[in-house]
Amino acid sequence: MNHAEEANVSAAPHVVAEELMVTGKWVKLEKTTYVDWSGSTRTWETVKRTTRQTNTEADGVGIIALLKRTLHKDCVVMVKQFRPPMACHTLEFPAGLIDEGESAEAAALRELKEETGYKGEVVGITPVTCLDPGLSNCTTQMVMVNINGDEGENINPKQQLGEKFVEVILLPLDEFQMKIDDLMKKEKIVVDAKVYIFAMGMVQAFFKPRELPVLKQ
Ligand SMILES: Nc1nc(=O)[nH]c2c1ncn2[C@H]1C[C@H](O)[C@@H](COP(=O)(O)OP(=O)(O)O)O1
Repeated sequence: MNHAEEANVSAAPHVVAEELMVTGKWVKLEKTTYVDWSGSTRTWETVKRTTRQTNTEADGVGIIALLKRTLHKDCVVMVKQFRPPMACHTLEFPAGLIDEGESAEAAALRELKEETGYKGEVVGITPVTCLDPGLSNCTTQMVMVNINGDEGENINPKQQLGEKFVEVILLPLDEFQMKIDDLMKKEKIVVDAKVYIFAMGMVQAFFKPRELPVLKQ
């Protein structure tokens, strides 16, 4: 390692202490003490979930589920639910926390079944991704799932919700952004950022596949 590399290592920002400020059943607030890029020691207010499992890196999973049926357009399976922190309904991909000892893939299929009633098959998964890193250490893995909508148990899917109330909304993949915009015009609903970015990506893929997504001068 040369001098420049050594200097870089010692200046690499890092956390030196985490002090619990207050805790609830589901989340806690910590004071994070860290050394910044200039070598100064500073603090940050950090929110963490209390439910993170010991052997999993991600707190939860989000599920991008594509419902495939004969004679229908492919649809993305979405959920609308009242979210107390937002004080309104949101439009999200189905999602949930990973249980102890559960893989992200198994959690995705379980949560999809619980929230929507559909039985799916995992076709892809993201690495562990952060959700709101300026506020919290919360992480998720997005799991891509195909659903054979012609299969018996997927023709009349039955949710297994317990105390939750979740409305399932099917949106055609090739009109995804437009249908979301229509929903937002009709009612007060906030769309999850991951969903809207995915919608914008679909527009790019369907209608402008050869155009680079950059502003042209
Ligand atoms: N921050 C939370 N506050 C609560 O009062 N309750 C919470 C919080 N986070 C999760 N939960 C509860 C709600 C459910 O009963 C369980 C499991 O939620 P899950 O379905 O896994 O995930 P969501 O999609 O976030 O509902 O945890």
